[in-house]
Amino acid sequence: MSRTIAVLGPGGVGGLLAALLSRAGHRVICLAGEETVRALREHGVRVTSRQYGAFTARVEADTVLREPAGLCLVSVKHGALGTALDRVPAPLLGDGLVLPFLNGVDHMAVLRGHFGTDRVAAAVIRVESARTAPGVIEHHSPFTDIDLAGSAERLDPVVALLEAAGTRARVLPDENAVLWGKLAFLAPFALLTTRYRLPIGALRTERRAELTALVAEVCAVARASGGGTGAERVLAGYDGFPADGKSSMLRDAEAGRPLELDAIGGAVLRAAARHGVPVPVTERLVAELAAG
Ligand SMILES: NC(=O)C1=CN([C@@H]2O[C@H](COP(=O)(O)OP(=O)(O)OC[C@H]3O[C@@H](n4cnc5c(N)ncnc54)[C@H](OP(=O)(O)O)[C@@H]3O)[C@@H](O)[C@H]2O)C=CC1
Ligand SMILES: CC(C)(CO)C(=O)C(=O)O
Repeated sequence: MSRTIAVLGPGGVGGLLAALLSRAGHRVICLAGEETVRALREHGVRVTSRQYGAFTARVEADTVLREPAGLCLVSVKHGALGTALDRVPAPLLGDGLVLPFLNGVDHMAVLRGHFGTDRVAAAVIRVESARTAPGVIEHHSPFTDIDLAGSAERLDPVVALLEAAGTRARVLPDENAVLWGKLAFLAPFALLTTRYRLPIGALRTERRAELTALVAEVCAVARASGGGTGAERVLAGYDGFPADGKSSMLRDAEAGRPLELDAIGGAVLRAAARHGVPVPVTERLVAELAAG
């Protein structure tokens, strides 16, 4: 069934999902600043992908949501979340479901403050995708995997819609398991690839001992937070990742954009302090990255 889907922040993640959903027959309204709105209206979303090939998808675009949408995907960076939410008046969304794809955990409270607790379901995406210009997306990973947290009854139709658009998607019952499962994988990957300006292939061989120590710390924090996977599984995930894979944090650093350091490293440090988990490697890396 065709749905109206709003995408707040049509960048690496949001632009790819907008294009896939539009290609699958849904009405997609991208919400962004004026320059990106102009580009999207002019040429749609242009995707080059290792998984889906090259294609262009027409989407609608606006600076603010002006009509109800059944689904609202949120895919801005943490630093932009507060102002970006002005583009989605909560009453207009009505019964619509909000799915945030931001890395980290702290955005959930911000979104629930804006939309109400029940409207927002935790979601994570495993993908490597970058916006190289407004409406131009380079999707590097040969996979696009999504986990949603909540009841199967409510989320199975969303899984069906995402799978019909070409992603892999599943529902898990526990929100902490979903959010911390992703953060346990992401945080060491992001902090170390960015600190040493290396793709994952070089990092996992040249910096193995530091990677292993950091994964052990972050997995301990994730476990204490009620989610997360074992360290061996995380390391195996890095070993299976395409060698030229980069984190979105490394891409931000390379482009001179602000890093999501507080949302990723800061979230691990705060949870570690709450649960009394020692995290000396994480502390050092966050301090080194903050120092620039
Ligand atoms: N990139 C990746 O591979 C992955 C990223 N993530 C997470 O997903 C989230 C998004 O990352 P990513 O897609 O890389 O980010 P990008 O920087 O590629 O995209 C962010 C988008 O948000 C838009 N934007 C910025 N400010 C506003 C605003 N005020 N209102 C509306 N739109 C706005 C940008 O517009 P404009 O186009 O005009 O710049 C851009 O389209 C992050 O939390 C990241 O950690 C998770 C998994 C993988
Ligand atoms: C590590 C990766 C590429 C995995 O999805 C990611 O989520 C990110 O860098 O934001």
